[in-house]
Amino acid sequence: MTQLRIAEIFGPTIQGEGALIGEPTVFVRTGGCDYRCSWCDSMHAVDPVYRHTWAAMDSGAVWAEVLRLSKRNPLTVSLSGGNPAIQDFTQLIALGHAAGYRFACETQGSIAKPWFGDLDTLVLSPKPPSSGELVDWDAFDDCLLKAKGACSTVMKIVIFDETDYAWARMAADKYPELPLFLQPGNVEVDPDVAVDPQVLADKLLWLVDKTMHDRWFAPRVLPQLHVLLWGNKRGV
Ligand SMILES: C[S@@+](CC[C@H](N)C(=O)[O-])C[C@H]1O[C@@H](n2cnc3c(N)ncnc32)[C@H](O)[C@@H]1O
Ligand SMILES: Nc1nc2[nH]cc(C(=O)O)c2c(=O)[nH]1
Ligand code: SF4
Ligand SMILES: [Mg+2]
Repeated sequence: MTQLRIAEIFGPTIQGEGALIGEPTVFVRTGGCDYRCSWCDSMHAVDPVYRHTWAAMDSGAVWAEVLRLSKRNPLTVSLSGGNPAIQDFTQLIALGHAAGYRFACETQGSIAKPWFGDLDTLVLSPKPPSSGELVDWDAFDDCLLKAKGACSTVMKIVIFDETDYAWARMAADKYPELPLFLQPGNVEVDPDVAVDPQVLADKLLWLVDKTMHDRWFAPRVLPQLHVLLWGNKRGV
């Protein structure tokens, strides 16, 4: 069985972001990422200082944990991270599909994998300038190719400021065929610090006002629902 490096497996909870918002979901969060976004809300699955908390599990063990958490009731499994595209999910997806589960994957689009075509939903989240990362659009296009015709692919962009907003408009123009979701960036990602709901609401309002003012009707603008409900608490 394929070995996987897992930071956490949790749920069922609701998907808090993007195209599948509100959908009952078990999250499989992998350890390790090729990016270091300045505002990453999941550094415990990115920074190697947390490596000792990541578990080596084979696909069968991950699948057993998904079955336990869901009590064998099929639902959506979201592969997130870190960057899950570093690892091989072919076996886990096959095990889950055979039992009627669906699979989504959240990745920045920097590494393409053949198993993207086995997913039900691929969420590509290219990073805007505020992240400090530079998008490799050739790699991004390769991700699209791997998924093409096989699974539904959407784009989700996090926006912190005016520069990110202008960048998102450029990315949207580049991929007019991709359903687009925008979410405001969360400036407070420390799990020990309470989020201020008013700050989250103000950021969302700013983004809604901007898109409406510009008559930019292509994207859906959504909050991070799980952050509204639980702040930066882990495992929800
Ligand atoms: C933690 S990432 C893991 C998956 C993958 N590495 C990626 O970035 O797409 C999951 C999602 O959370 C988003 N995200 C991370 N930090 C955030 C923050 N501070 N505010 C809003 N969204 C954030 C990412 O952009 C991505 O869409
Ligand atoms: N409820 C909930 N929804 C989410 N959507 C994307 C998440 C992620 O960190 O990948 C996430 C998460 O960690 N929890
Ligand atoms: S790509 Fe995703 S997991 Fe990696 S640092 Fe950026 S937001 Fe965090
Ligand atoms: Mg998150």
